[in-house]
Amino acid sequence: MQEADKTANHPSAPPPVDRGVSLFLDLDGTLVDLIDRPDNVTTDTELRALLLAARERLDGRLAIVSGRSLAQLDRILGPVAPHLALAGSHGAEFRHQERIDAPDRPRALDAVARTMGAFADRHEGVLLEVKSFGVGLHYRMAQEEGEAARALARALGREHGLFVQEGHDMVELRPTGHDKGFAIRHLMAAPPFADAPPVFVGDDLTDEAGFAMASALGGYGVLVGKARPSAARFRLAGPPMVRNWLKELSI
Ligand SMILES: O=P(O)(O)OC[C@H]1O[C@H](O[C@H]2O[C@H](CO)[C@@H](O)[C@H](O)[C@H]2O)[C@H](O)[C@@H](O)[C@@H]1O
Repeated sequence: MQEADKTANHPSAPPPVDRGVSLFLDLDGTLVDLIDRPDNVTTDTELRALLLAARERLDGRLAIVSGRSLAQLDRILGPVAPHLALAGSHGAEFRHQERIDAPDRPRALDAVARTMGAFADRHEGVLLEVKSFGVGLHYRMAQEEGEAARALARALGREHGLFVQEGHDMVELRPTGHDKGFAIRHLMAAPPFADAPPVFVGDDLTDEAGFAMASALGGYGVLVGKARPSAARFRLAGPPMVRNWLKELSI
């Protein structure tokens, strides 16, 4: 498979999923549409069935690689979650074959949550999100507060030695030392993923490390959403197209 071109406009849809690949899927903005309130995101029974069918066709080589925490993935994916390999919190925590890998939670995140929480209280429409390995401010409903939220995150990141992770209408602080590229490499090191080229599908800035890693390991990335400079090789316009692409696999 060819190396990804960072400057490409990604006009083309990916080929049908080859049954010999390892498939890594992002969640928000990829499998489900982005909405105003992160806590309201859920998955429907059709999507859950599709994920299980795809996992079956790929002999178990399907994982969710998300910025969400494992606890959030359990809530959003419901009964399907225990059957899937999960990489949560941008590659900080993993659950695979009933084994959980996670570092200690940095205590600095508690101080960050207090300061970001006070910011959210003062700015209508801004939401605080506290995760196992991250604390974020969402300004989807208060675009005018985005710059101040990002500036606060940068200052807190410097103060506490945390990584500033920007995303769609949000900014989050999380520990350093991992990303979605790390998550894919980690999963690819063991069965059933090892030796099957990785395909990673994602939409956000945090997904770029995953696209680059998929390419470096002999596979490719699929960008979801509008075209932009990206390490992904192909593009799908939105979650409904991702769903159709997955359906082809389960036929
Ligand atoms: O890696 P992902 O699974 O795509 O998670 C990335 C972030 O997704 C969530 O935020 C995004 O989705 C929200 C719900 O649709 C939306 O309101 C927000 O604007 C998006 O940025 C989630 O809340 C974050 O924790 C994830 O890091």
